Amino acid sequence: MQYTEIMVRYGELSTKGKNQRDFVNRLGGNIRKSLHSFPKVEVHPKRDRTHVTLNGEDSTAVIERLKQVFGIQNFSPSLKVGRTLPEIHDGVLKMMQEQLKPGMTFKINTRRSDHHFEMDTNELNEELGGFVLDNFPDATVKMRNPDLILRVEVRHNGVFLSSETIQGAGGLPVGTAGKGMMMLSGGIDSPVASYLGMKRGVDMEMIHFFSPPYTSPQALAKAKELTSKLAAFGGSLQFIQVPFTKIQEEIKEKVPEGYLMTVQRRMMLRIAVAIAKMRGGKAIFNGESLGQVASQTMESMEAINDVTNMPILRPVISLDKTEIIKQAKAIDTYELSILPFEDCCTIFAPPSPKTRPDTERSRYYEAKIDVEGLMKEAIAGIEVSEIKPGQNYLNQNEDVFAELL
Ligand SMILES: Nc1ncnc2c1ncn2[C@@H]1O[C@H](COP(=O)(O)OP(=O)(O)OP(=O)(O)O)[C@@H](O)[C@H]1O
Repeated sequence: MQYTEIMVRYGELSTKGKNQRDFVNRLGGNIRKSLHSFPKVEVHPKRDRTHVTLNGEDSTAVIERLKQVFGIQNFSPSLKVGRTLPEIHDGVLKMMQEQLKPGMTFKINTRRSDHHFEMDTNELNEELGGFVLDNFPDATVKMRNPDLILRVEVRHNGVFLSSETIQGAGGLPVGTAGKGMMMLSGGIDSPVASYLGMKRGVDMEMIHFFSPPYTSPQALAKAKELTSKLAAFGGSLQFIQVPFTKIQEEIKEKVPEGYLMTVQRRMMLRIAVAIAKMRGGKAIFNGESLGQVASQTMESMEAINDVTNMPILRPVISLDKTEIIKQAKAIDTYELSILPFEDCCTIFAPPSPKTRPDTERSRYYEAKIDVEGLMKEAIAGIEVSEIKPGQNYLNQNEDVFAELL
């Protein structure tokens, strides 16, 4: 069915008191961004709801996009008809033909914001209920818990009919919690952590460390494509790629094997914090889950955290791997994450890293490399790009390889 308007309702927004206006405006902006490929759509944010006018754009496609926008509690696609009874009848018939299945119970629920309308709510309820019964003889009216509620809203500019309430993504509009930097690998966990952070309103920027020639162009393309999947939840995302080869080579040469990983992670974190400070980020996010691998013990976190007092937030810290995988499938990052392109950490991972590294020793070994010089060089080499939903990076690379063959 081709609807004309979508009525968007908020969840936690209503509890935010004086910040409410900012939240509503931010959500309106995010809805506009996520619907940018539907040029005729108009978004009208109001205090209690946002109205999305479709102007002929495909309602099914718009509904799919809206399901991904954080800050929306639920929404109802509606059909706008004229204010005469024949026009209302025509719309009610269309809606019911689609929604009312044989033997279903229903009720009409009318609201008037225009009190000059010729009939009051009771009269309209009765009139339209009778009209439905005349046209669908095996339907029955039920006041409590009917199978279908047809909402009829009489406004100055028309009458709006709706019968479905579609669940939104919940959470808070992206951007309302400020900016955070996500340490994005090519694995399963960090994309899920990004999603969860964004769900709480964080305007996330992706930081990815790569180490050519030890890591392939596909590994970088995979991280970008994961970012593109995540961009569906925020409109677009900044992707910051950091060259890490030289740092890893230096560490490999100067640091004993048991501390390779800890020192690498300290350097990654130092650089992420420096980038956050340059770009107004307030916290670092990562995909660590307690006890999952050697680097994810509390001792290891302590030894790595030692380089900064900026908050390090770990949205998946207490999730089991199976829970993370379930979430990764739901946000469509799982299939990409399991592609076998090596991450820079895997390649330089020692066979037996220390599971309980000591902070003093980490500092001692780290002092063997030129921390400041190496950081400066890596930061000078960063590249930043804006990634939008639906952009394809892996396929492009395949084309390049196909041409080379
Ligand atoms: N190349 C990288 N660039 C940016 N961040 C990284 C990189 N490699 C690892 N990280 C960060 O460190 C965290 C822990 O990485 P590790 O490889 O130990 O764990 P993991 O459980 O495999 O996580 P993931 O599934 O996210 O890769 C990652 O979740 C990510 O936040």
